Amino acid sequence: MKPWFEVRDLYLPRAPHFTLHVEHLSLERGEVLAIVGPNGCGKSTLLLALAHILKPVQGEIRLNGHLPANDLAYRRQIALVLQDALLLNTSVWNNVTLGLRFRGLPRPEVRRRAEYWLERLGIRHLAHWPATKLSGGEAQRVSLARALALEPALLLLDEPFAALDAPTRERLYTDLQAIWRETQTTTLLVTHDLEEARRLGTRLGIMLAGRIVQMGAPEEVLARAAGEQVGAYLKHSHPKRAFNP
Ligand SMILES: Nc1ncnc2c1ncn2[C@@H]1O[C@H](COP(=O)(O)OP(=O)(O)OP(=O)(O)O)[C@@H](O)[C@H]1O
Repeated sequence: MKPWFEVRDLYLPRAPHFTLHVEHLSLERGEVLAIVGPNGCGKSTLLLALAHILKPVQGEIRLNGHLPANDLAYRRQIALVLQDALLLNTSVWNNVTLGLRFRGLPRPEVRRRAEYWLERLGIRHLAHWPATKLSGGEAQRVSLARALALEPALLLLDEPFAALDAPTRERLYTDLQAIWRETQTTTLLVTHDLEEARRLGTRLGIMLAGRIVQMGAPEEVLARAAGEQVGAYLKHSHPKRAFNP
């Protein structure tokens, strides 16, 4: 069986002393891979490269065993949610439906998906509200509804909870976990929060200095750091729970 999503030998120099290098990364369908690492290790660069917003100088990306026919075909299968919801200055409804309309989906299908995802994320009552007048939590729910309505082959999440207060974040964790169970949306989440990564990921990856240096079942990674640098990072980020879960 071919992996649902696979990356090989991806190189992307970004700063004089920073190069992203992913030797191999693969995700099975429905998997939630959480990648965690310190500031500046390249988490955002990784997602921007996988979203084809930044162009790697080298590397191969396959979806369901195939090289995408072209950039547009690839991008249309990917959805990206960032820490800043980046909503357009129009209604919530327009924010959620615009991408679907761009893709030329029939109007009833656009409506069905938008209604479904607004309802599913508990924001249907905000459909006609200006997106610029939302709270942080509501805005992130709109951003997620917009991404999920695209029914992406791969959902990329870059610190989507980082700007939210703890109760808002908890509610979103719970809703997203239910959505993942129902839809089996293959997801790559990057975060600097080890506890978040451990809770949400079906698999956990550790990124240091532009490379994914360890990957595995969350509890296994936390129990057995691959080398001193990973050990030091885990200890620093989660002094108690990482080693005594
Ligand atoms: N717009 C940019 N132009 C040039 N270099 C950048 C830019 N953004 C980030 N970098 C550099 O790329 C490297 C990786 O940064 P990146 O933002 O991907 O890391 P990160 O793990 O997401 O960090 P953080 O957790 O702080 O967001 C760093 O050396 C950073 O200085």
